[in-house]
Amino acid sequence: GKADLGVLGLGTMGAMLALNFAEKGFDVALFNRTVEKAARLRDDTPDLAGRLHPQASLEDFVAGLATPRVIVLMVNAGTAVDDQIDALLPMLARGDIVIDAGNTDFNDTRARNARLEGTGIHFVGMGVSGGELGARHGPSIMVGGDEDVWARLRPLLEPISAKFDGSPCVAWLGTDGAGHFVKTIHNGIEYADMQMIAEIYGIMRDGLGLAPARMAEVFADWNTRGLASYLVEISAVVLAEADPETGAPLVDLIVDEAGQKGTGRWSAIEAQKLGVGATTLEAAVSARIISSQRGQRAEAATAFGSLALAGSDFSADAAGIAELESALETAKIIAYAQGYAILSAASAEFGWNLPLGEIARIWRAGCIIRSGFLRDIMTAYESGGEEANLLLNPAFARRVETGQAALRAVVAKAVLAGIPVPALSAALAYFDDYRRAHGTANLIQGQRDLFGAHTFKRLDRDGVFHHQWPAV
Ligand SMILES: O=C(O)[C@H](O)[C@@H](O)[C@H](O)[C@H](O)COP(=O)(O)O
Repeated sequence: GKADLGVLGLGTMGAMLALNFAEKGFDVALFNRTVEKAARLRDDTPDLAGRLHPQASLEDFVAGLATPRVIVLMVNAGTAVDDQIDALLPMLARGDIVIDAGNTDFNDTRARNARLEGTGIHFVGMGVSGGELGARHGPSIMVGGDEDVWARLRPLLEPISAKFDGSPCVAWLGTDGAGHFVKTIHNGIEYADMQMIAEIYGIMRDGLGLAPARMAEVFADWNTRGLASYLVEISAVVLAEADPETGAPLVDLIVDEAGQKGTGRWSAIEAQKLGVGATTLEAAVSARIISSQRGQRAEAATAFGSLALAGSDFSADAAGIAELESALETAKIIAYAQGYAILSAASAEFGWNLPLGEIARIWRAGCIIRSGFLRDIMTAYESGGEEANLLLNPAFARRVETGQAALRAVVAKAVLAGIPVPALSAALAYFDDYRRAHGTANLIQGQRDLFGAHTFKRLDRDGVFHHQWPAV
């Protein structure tokens, strides 16, 4: 018989998704540039082999699919996707669906959607989150494209997706690039969350001199309250892990240079294009960039010495650790508020009408930022919260109001001790800037008008003004 769907591209994520589909009872055609990889995947999973159908050519792959066809592309973002679309198109028919399930720039997805407009072939941009294990056992899935294909995809995607309270963490989020955009912002928030956790780790290591095992205990304990999340959970696991050879804490042997594949950077760029201040996401991207300049950092450490070891006002007693917990939780609320502000702005800009509560729901399980905290965001939107920013939502406003003192104290102590906290301080500065009714941009307007006649508005009368400033 013909396969229910095809998976093209059997790297880690593609292979795991294919096994997930097969495990849920679907017959899956497999194709990969290195053809043998498809057969190997079947041979390596005897219990699912009956549902895995490796194909030796793209023609066989397409011919082996039930029509109308559903093809999941899991190839590297960029030209590889266009190459596959070009190769497939001549073999496809009206009604067929091509899904790009990679970490793709939504601008490319919109362009591909436009390109296939009118061909009768549906192009879907699908964000898949959860890493290797998520893809294998249940990722969070963010679908964008023609709404009418959602009805056909749902019976395929719901069974493979993560489940929260029994409900599948997959949803159609909007037309064209909506799915990939939401995934990009998921990753931007992921970056900010990871960076803030790393900054707290830096305070505990350099400010308090705590050992990784002790820090693991702290994170494990925090994972039982408001900070309960996959990222806090795995931070405890990473910190507790010993190097099998030396027995030393593995984390202390890992080179402190963070990689990045682009989604974080895209999220910051899109935020700026949309006119949304996403300072914690930006800080996280820049911190990765600076971390990758290890050689220069070593030079600068020699040139400037490092203050951190000069002692700090942090304390490792219960109150001190609780202060760090509250600071991280408060900064996290601010970072997620920024992420959601980007989603709101994009929803308006691209006419997607993004279901913001639903997004929090499908992020509750399967994805990298899954956390108890998302329940509160879901509630905020599902109880009709129309606020322009989550910080204006009464429930979150109260939490930030309560926690800001701890965040302020932690940032202040870190700054005085010379311990870098770019994302935590960005969160605090954003909060103070966002809640300041009368800011300082009036001076900037004066400067701009003086050097460029850019004009300004006045508080006391309507219109725009250009002032004759004294010659400088
Ligand atoms: O949601 C996910 O499953 C992850 O975010 C996944 O997409 C991937 O691990 C990141 O893209 C890594 O990104 P960096 O290499 O940029 O950290």
